[in-house]
Amino acid sequence: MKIVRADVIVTCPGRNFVTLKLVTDDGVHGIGDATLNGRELAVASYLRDHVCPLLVGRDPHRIEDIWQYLYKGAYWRRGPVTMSAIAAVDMALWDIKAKVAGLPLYQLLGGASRDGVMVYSHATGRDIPETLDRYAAYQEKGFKAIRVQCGVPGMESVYGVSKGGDSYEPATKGWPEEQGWSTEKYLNYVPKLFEAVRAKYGFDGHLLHDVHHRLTPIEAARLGKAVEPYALFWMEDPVAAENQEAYRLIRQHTTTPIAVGEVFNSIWDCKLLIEEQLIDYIRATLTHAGGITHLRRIADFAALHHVRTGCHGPSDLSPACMGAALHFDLWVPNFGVQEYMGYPEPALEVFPHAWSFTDGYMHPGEAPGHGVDIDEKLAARFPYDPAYLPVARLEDGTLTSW
Ligand SMILES: O=C(O)C(=O)C[C@H](O)[C@H](O)CO
Repeated sequence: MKIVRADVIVTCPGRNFVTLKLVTDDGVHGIGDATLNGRELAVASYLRDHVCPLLVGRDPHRIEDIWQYLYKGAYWRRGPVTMSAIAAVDMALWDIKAKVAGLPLYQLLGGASRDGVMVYSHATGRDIPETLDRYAAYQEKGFKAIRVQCGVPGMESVYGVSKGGDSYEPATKGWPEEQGWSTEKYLNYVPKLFEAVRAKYGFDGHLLHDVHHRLTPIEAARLGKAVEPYALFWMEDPVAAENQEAYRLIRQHTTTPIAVGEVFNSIWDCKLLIEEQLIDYIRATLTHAGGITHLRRIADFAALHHVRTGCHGPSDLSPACMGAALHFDLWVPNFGVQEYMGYPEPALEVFPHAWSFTDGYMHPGEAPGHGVDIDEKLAARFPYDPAYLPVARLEDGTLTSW
């Protein structure tokens, strides 16, 4: 069997997605997600100009060899652009292998370890009462795990909170939007949100929160300690984690579980965090961390250290990533939770999918492969539309992490 075509499809059915489609001489095809929010065309070019020509003629069954060839063969290792491109190839190859076997992908990984994949979604509001209403709405939909974010008095915009009350969409057309940030206002206010959720809805549901890389280690330690009475499932990305050692300080002060890693792209980004058990959940996901082949390696390593998976699953990763991630989640022994933000309707039409949602749990479906395809004709009706993530500045104008 040989790969005869490798095409890159860029489409914007509500948001930009980059998809790699590989076709074999037997007429079997597989797709992989290569979307890197705000830098989509860099990955599209990496694939089109440097990877696709190397794939034609290769045996699609040699997934590991192709992975090593693209990783070691590039000489320039790691980084989100390279690793997203490799991930797309890897996802498409696993899709092909499973289709050829006539099996849903999770069967090739080792079979189901559970009946369904617990997913969490986002309850966000401009203030605490609005967030509480949204929380109730997600509970009614069946969600067992809900992330909460809300506006902070005195701050015009806060990460995770939409301006119009619709679902949150951080990327904006044109130049990146500039937002303000005050750690003091946030830290003084946000514990009240968790207190209100627990007071109104009790402790049955899993409660999550994303700090989105905004604090220093000592500030994160203070937050983790302050919210211990509300038993969070996790406090996500409290500190930007380039410096993994920084998490030692947070860990010394709080038992609030920590999730990190949505911006990670290789096992080397989380090696120390996992080895020293400085985190509880690893957030790396298929598209940005080298696909199934590499994420499986990260998850196995994490399992040795009592760290569970909590894959990033925002709407800026395509349904192809979501479909493949659900297969991964159904199999991975040390599964924690999967993020599922949902998609705009046109995106769900461009990417026909086999997954289902029932009472807080998703299932990838039994279709051979990862169960997600692309309708290329429909995709062509939604051309690329540049959009960028915001940047954040402190009250005195200093640029800080968004
Ligand atoms: O899903 C999350 O936890 C996020 O933090 C979403 C990110 O801001 C988003 O994926 C950036 O593109």
